Amino acid sequence: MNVEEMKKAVAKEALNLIEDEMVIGLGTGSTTAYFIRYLGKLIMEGELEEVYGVPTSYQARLLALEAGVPVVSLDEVDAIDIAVDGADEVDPQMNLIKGRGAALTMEKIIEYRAGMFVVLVDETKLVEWLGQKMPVPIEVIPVAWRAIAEEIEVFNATAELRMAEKKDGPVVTDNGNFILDAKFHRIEDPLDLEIELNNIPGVVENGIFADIADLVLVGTKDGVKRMER
Ligand SMILES: O=C[C@H](O)[C@H](O)[C@H](O)COP(=O)(O)O
Repeated sequence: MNVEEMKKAVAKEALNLIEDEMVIGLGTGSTTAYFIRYLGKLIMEGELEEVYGVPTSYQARLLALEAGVPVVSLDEVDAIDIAVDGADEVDPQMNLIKGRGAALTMEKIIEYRAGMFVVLVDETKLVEWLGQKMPVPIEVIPVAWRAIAEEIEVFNATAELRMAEKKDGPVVTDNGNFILDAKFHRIEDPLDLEIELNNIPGVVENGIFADIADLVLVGTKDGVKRMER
């Protein structure tokens, strides 16, 4: 089973958690894209009714509209039953790094609010400790990026402004902000660092998602494995 097949397998497994009349937080990225497409197919075939998606990004919104998933915004719903999203790293305690796709702020808002947060990853995302492979994306107020990057050096980390590939200049998030990618040597206490980073003036949100995932579905060569809190 290759990585794409692992992503499809966990996306299909997540569908077993979806019921009629659910409000679903729709994550961002390539793994959740499979979930959104499969969800839309079930809705279009009448297998699921009265299901609504709350997108975490423009990417999720466009995918949902294309797939036939009815879309509502966060301020239109009283509650979110379940949120389904990918991750860039998962440690043994189910702490996450997210934000490679610059969607971390709305993702955390929606996933924090959801009754259940389900993470979909392939086995390459598993790490022994957070920060082992990926930097921590940090969404910042644009004009403050340099001041914050200097602040982050205090944490014995280096922060780089994320530059766009198909646009001149920096990546601009769905919320109109910049992203710093902060490389830490080893994150010993994810929850503590998540709180400390958000205390830096000008930081909007950071990509450490500590103690928030309820279930992680891991696509492996031997099938889908589950990590549960
Ligand atoms: O900002 C992007 C999100 O945090 C994604 O959920 C994360 O980067 C995982 O994306 P993918 O499933 O494409 O690896």
